Amino acid sequence: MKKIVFIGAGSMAEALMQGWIKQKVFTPQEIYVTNRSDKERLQFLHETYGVQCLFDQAIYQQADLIILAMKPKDAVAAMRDLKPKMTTHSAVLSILAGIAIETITKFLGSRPIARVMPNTSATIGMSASGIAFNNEVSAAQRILFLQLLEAVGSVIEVDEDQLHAVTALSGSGPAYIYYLMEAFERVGTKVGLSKDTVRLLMTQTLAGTAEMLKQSVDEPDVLRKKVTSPGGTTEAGIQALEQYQFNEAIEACIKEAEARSRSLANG
Ligand SMILES: NC(=O)C1=CN([C@@H]2O[C@H](COP(=O)(O)OP(=O)(O)OC[C@H]3O[C@@H](n4cnc5c(N)ncnc54)[C@H](O)[C@@H]3O)[C@@H](O)[C@H]2O)C=CC1
Ligand SMILES: O=C(O)[C@@H]1CCC=N1
Repeated sequence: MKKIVFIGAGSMAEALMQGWIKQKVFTPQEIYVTNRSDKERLQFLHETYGVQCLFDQAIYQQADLIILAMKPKDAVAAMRDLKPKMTTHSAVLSILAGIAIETITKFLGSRPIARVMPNTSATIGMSASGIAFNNEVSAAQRILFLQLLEAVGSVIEVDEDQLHAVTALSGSGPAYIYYLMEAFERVGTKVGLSKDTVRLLMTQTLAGTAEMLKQSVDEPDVLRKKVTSPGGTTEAGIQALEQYQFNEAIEACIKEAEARSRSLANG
């Protein structure tokens, strides 16, 4: 794949292009980016990453891969605008939350389409992505798509319908963890530590815990019990979480996000 065009120049497009350039999957010269109207944003991406932002319409005809990276609510207008500019050979990679392959096919015609749900940690090669393909994707193209996502983290193939759940968990997931960190920092300072100290302690705790889960054969509840001394501090903390309905809050969080992903499909 030698010419790729991002339609949409927001935070997720930036995360992917940054990751791909860093991992040398594409050179900045091979990446073209456009948006609706924010020329300053395009100028920023050009100056920061060297990607192509002012380009001839003929590029659409030559594109090997077109990436749909606008907000779901803008997708129909963007696809209507895009269709007359495209040739049949371009494959499409969509990162749109909620929008079905069937809808993309309706607007862009039958062609190889991969629907991906990455997350912003693609910036540092640590995305956790879910992917689903349509039947037009050949075996060789499937491998190429998987390699693209592997270059910016890990990727797992799922049924298209499961992408709603992937979106609710790992697509939105970084925001939940940042929100958690905001709370740790706020409360950490109330119990006598500086914000910087809390950041250091808790980023390492998150990284260590994730690594333990990856390396250990034990289930999370077993690992949790190893931390929890009878009558100790962890027990007191977890009791407070239960009192404030931690499990109910997480269940509501994921279910609401999953339902929103489904509703985005309807505009
Ligand atoms: N931000 C995230 O963490 C993730 C976002 N996504 C998905 O990625 C997509 C983009 O999200 P963000 O980057 O956060 O959005 P954003 O709001 O930061 O960027 C959207 C971009 O699309 C452009 N755009 C809108 N209409 C357009 C049109 N008709 N033609 C060309 N460009 C147009 C805007 O100018 C802007 O550059 C969404 O569909 C979202 O569901 C997926 C995974 C994670
Ligand atoms: O909030 C959203 O809708 C997008 C999809 C996953 C992360 N951000």
